[in-house]
Amino acid sequence: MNFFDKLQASIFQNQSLLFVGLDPNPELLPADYKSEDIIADLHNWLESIIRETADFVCAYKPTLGFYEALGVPGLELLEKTLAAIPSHIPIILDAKHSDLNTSSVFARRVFTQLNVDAVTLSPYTGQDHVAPFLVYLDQAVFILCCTSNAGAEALQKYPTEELPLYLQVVKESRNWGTPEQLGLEVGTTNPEILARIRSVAPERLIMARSIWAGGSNINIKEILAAGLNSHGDGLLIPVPQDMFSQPKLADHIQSLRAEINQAKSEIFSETSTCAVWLPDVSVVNLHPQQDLILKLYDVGCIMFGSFVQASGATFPYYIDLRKIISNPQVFNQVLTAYEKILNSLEFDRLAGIPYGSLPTATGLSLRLHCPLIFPRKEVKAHGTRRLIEGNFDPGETVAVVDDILITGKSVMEGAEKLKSAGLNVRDIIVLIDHEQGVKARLLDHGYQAHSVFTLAEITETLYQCGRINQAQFLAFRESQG
Ligand SMILES: O=c1ccn([C@@H]2O[C@H](COP(=O)(O)O)[C@@H](O)[C@H]2O)c(=O)[nH]1
Repeated sequence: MNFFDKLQASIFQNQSLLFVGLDPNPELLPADYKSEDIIADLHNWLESIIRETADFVCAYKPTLGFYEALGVPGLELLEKTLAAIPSHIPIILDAKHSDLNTSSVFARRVFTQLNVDAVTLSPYTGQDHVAPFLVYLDQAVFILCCTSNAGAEALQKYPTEELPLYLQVVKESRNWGTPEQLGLEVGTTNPEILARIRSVAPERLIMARSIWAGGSNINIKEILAAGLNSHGDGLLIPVPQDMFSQPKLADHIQSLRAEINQAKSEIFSETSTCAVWLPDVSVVNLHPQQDLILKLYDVGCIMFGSFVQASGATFPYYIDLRKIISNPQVFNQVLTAYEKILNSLEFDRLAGIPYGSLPTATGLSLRLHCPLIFPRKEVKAHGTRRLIEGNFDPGETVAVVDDILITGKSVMEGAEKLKSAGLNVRDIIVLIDHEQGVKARLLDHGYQAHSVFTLAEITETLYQCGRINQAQFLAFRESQG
């Protein structure tokens, strides 16, 4: 089971968003655990924390630095502590690792030897640093966005109030990994910061930190209202550190859990009855390809504005899928989406429509081990003067891969060239269908078109997730007539 599913199962089983920091900090060791052997004392203390909390929390978060500070016995203590955590509860190792040249070996150490489910990382070295962790598909990373210490403000709030560095980290890291594999670590006592991050990353898991640093001023309901996603989850809440030194830990955690769950249900009953304007799109029915849609938008493949199309018509959007080749992670996801459709079809060869779809068709040909051909856009006046590039035998069936269907003209021209060479063409597979009857027109010509998603689904998802505003959403709707 991957990290995300394991966490969801754990949240559901214990009805809790709480996570526990498992830190062998000698300074916080309660007096009744102290003896001559500090490692044994810390071990007993941490084990009792796990015992007391395992039914009321959704995750554990040991901090690597506290274990390392105890030397070799500390690292042994880490392994023992990890072993004491029930296997169904996910473990997030707080390592804030950020070294580029050791990221691969560190990822291997934490994910294959320590077997933790997730690790915290610092963002400053960018995607190159995060990528070696994300090759472990069942494990996840949390990217540090901001911390609550005053000394960090000069950096994290730089350069402008509109786009401080911490929000830029959120925006940038959306392109590094899927919401299932990449969450955000947000240390703050300020609900406004949490709300700004949530609005930029509605789909991400947020691990809140330091929320209790404000002492009695903390309003947990405000924190929850700012950080929860539209489903009422997506937010992990830390158990306050001082609770671990108190007797009757289980009782304290249970009442904190009850307080959070109560606040959660109040927030949701209030928002569902108050008279606020809500977009007439469902926030519950998320599109199954939501993550891919958001990524395509974030890497600049989907643009809103006024664009003249090849037909001369002006549309309130432009789709440029040629950009995906520069982002291997998104490109991979695009290929997977096409692959799912192709797996249900029968064909002997793939054909790409030049030029935009050729990289995609090539990727699919390699993935499916299926030979590729393509009809030329223009026939050369020299050399072989071939109309179709690549080898084929007349009578074979070809599945045609294209990027987007607007009028269907370009894909139909390509298909006709293939047919004129004696090939059979029935299925056309595209990423995006502009709708407006194009599939029916293609069917009239004998082609069955299949698409991963429609433009209407894309715009609805982008609107629900806060990527486009109401004016952009409505402009698209009006253009659809
Ligand atoms: O937003 C857009 C619109 C069109 N394209 C390119 O056009 C063809 C599809 O247009 P048809 O009218 O169906 O022939 C598509 O293959 C793209 O190359 C685009 O990229 N973005």
